[in-house]
Amino acid sequence: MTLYAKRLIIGFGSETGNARSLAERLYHDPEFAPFEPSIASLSDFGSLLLDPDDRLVIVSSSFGDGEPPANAEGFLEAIRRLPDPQSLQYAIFGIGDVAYPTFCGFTKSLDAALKEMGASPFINRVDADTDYIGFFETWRNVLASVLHGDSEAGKSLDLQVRSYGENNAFAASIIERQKLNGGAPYAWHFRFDISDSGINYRAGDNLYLVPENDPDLLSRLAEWFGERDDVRPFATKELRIIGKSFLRQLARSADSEALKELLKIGNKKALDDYLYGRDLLDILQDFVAQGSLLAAQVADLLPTIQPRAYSIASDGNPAYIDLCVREVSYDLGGRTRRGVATGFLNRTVGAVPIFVRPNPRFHLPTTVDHPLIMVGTGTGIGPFMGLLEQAGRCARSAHTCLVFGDRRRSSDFLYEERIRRWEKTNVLGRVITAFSRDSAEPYYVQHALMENADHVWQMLDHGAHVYVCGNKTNLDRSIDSALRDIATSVGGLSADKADQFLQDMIQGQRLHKELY
Ligand SMILES: Cc1cc2nc3c(=O)[nH]c(=O)nc-3n(C[C@H](O)[C@H](O)[C@H](O)COP(=O)(O)O)c2cc1C
Repeated sequence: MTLYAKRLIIGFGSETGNARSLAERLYHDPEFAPFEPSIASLSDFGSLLLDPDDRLVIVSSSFGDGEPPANAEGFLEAIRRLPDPQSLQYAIFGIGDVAYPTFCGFTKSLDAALKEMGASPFINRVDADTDYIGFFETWRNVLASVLHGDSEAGKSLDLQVRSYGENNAFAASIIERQKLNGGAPYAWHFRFDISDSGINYRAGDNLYLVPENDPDLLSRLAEWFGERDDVRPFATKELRIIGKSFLRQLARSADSEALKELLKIGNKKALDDYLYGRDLLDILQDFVAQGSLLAAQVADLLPTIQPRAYSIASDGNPAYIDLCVREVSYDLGGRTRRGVATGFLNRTVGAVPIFVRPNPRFHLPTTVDHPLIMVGTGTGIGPFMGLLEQAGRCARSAHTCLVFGDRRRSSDFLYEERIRRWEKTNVLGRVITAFSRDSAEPYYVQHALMENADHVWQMLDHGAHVYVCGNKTNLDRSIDSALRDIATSVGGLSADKADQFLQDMIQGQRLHKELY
């Protein structure tokens, strides 16, 4: 066997230890033992002596504005001092966080600087996100192949999470749009095409959608300002989520005593009630004299339209992302209003600007032997479609239970077919439903949990993780108190012990809530 490298030199740049522990995994990996690995932080490379047959592997995070971690400072200068940088062969595994504008900024600029000096990468650079283990394992295998003689193995590797964000969203086409229930307000299943985007996500993560404003609202605003055809000033502005600081400035500019009064601290509830369901046009009509302000003046006070967050309903598929979305539509003040994002989703035929953010609080536990209890109401079932897909792939040994609530079984059992299939294949051990309008008395998920208290307690007692997704007002307290009641009534705990049991679940990160 021809060994491609003489020695493996591992350098790490790490602030909080993630990159360091990956570097140490390589260092201790028996497969690399023949290459006499050495390991050091990148700032200890002051007097680097490399043989042309050595291979330099860099594992590093990035900080701040594309800055190196503290223990990687000075590394580039050390490379510049090398007598023959052209003979340097290197591989970079970068870790970062797409939430930062300079995602993997340090490792990207390091790669560019090394290339500029004439050094060559023997494996394409990796830009990994916070969820880097999958990339690391693939990359480690490629590294092993290259070091054992397959010099081409690293040249086709493409492990680069692209960092999309609010100002740089990915234009995703809608490839599926399917009504999931039989009556308004409708719930929809959307599938977005993300192939070739490089977006890397997993079940439990969130998708952000950057919507466009409703053209009808824009033209009404233009009309109100007497600028019949000019919808531009408000096109990219936030017209629905109206903040106090905007209202204060508007009250001042328009000299509106009524708005100033409503903004007083003592009127907080009245203000919240007023704003509920209203938009910029309502506020102008109610508090501003027509002709007293220019459209551009008001638009300047408004922030840019806010991205809307959704729980992803699929499991890391590189080709698509699914969402389960409830349409928002209501009449108020003689106008039919649609949700900013749901209205946009339902009328758009083109691409939808999206980006993804990791949501580790709602990921499945890393071990497969915890029972899982998933409680979802309405479109709160969405993330469980992704998590159950993942659970189905993991050969889990523990029991999984889904508790789903909505209005009527006949029209509102979202994703019933898939859920039944998972039940048949034992991905789901038990499905419990609560259809609130099918019985004389309202019956909700917390009642269903109580009715199945023995089963639920058995799972809790075996270390179950509980996931809750749906409406905050309906679910937050009621699920906590159902769990507490089960702990007392079936688990035999005193009230204090039951409180402690719940606190332990929260502190042990076994109670995961995604409420909106
Ligand atoms: C204060 C702070 C600033 C960060 N800045 C960036 C950044 O600019 N770009 C990036 O990609 N990641 C950034 N990150 C994410 C880190 O690179 C990421 O958490 C990485 O896993 C840390 O690895 P380490 O433990 O090896 O340092 C930042 C994290 C923190 C806490």
